[in-house]
Amino acid sequence: MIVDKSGSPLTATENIKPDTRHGVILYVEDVSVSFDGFKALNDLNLYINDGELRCLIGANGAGKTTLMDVITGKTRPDKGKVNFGQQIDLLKLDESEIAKAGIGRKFQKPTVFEALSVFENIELSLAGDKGILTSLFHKLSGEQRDRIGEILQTIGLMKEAYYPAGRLSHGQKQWLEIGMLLAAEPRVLLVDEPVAGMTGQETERTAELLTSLAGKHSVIVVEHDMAFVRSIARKVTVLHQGSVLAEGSMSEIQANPEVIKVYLGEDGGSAEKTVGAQA
Ligand SMILES: Nc1ncnc2c1ncn2[C@@H]1O[C@H](COP(=O)(O)OP(=O)(O)OP(=O)(O)O)[C@@H](O)[C@H]1O
Repeated sequence: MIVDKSGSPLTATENIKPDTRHGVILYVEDVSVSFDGFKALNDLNLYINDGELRCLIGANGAGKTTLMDVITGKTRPDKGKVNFGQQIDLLKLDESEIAKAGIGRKFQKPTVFEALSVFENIELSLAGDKGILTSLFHKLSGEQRDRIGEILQTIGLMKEAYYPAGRLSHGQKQWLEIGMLLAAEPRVLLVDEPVAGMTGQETERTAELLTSLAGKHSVIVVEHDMAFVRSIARKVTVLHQGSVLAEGSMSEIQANPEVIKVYLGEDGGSAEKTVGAQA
C-alpha cells in the first residue's frame, strides 16, 4: 500500500507521482538479498537520477538480475530501502502495483502477440488491464490513435504498423515490446540485454531509441555488449559480488584498476576483456 506524507493510504491507481524534487527517481539503499546464505546483493547502494540513462554492467552472477528483481518487486530484500522518488516505498507494493506506479521492465526475450498486428499489440498495452476482447472490440478514441501513432514513430515501426508481429525481425520485436511498455507511460524503464542477438544495424537503432527515451523516462540498461554500452552510456555502474564496485563515465570505468583487475582476473570473458583492453 502507498501512503502519503501524512500516512493516509493511497492506491497505485490514484496517479501518484514519485517526488523527484531532489533529482533522484530511484533510491536503493543498503539492500541485501541472500539465497540459502549466499549474498546475491550485499549492502548495495544505487541512485538513479530523473531522466538519466544508466548502464549496469558486471560479470555473470554479479547481481544485476537480482537488483532488477528487487526494484520490480519480484524479489524481496532481506534488508534495505527501495524508494520510487522520495516518498513511494516500493517494498510495500507488489509487482503489479509497482508496474502501475510507473516502473516498466523489458525482459531479454520479446513476448509480443505474433498473430496480432504491430498496431494491435500497442493497442492492447494501452488498454492495460481491460483484457484482449474488450480492447479489440472497443473503438479507439482519436487521442488513443494519436498516442499509438506517436509510439510507432518513436520505435520506428510506422511502416510495419499493420504487419502481424510474427513477421517482424528479432530487433523489430524488441522495439515493439519497448513500444508496448511506453504505452503505460512509465517514468522508469528497466531493459535487460536489449541488443543480444541483434544485427549491427539493429544495435545502432536500439542505441538511438534508448538514448531518445532518456529525459522523458529514466532508463536502466543491463548489458554485456561493451561496444553498445560505450555508444549509449553517460554513466555506468559496475556491480561485483552484489555491491557497486565502481561508477562513472565509460572512460573512468575503463581506467579503473579495480574494474580491470576484477574482470580480467575473475572471468576473462570477452566483454570484460574489452573493458581491460580499452583502458
Ligand atoms: N533464486 C535464486 N536462488 C539461488 N541463487 C540465486 C537465485 N537467483 C540468483 N541467484 C544467485 O545469485 C547470484 C547473482 O545472480 P544474478 O542473476 O543477479 O546475477 P547477474 O549479474 O544478473 O548475472 P548474469 O549476467 O549471468 O545474468 C548468482 O550467484 C546466482 O546464482
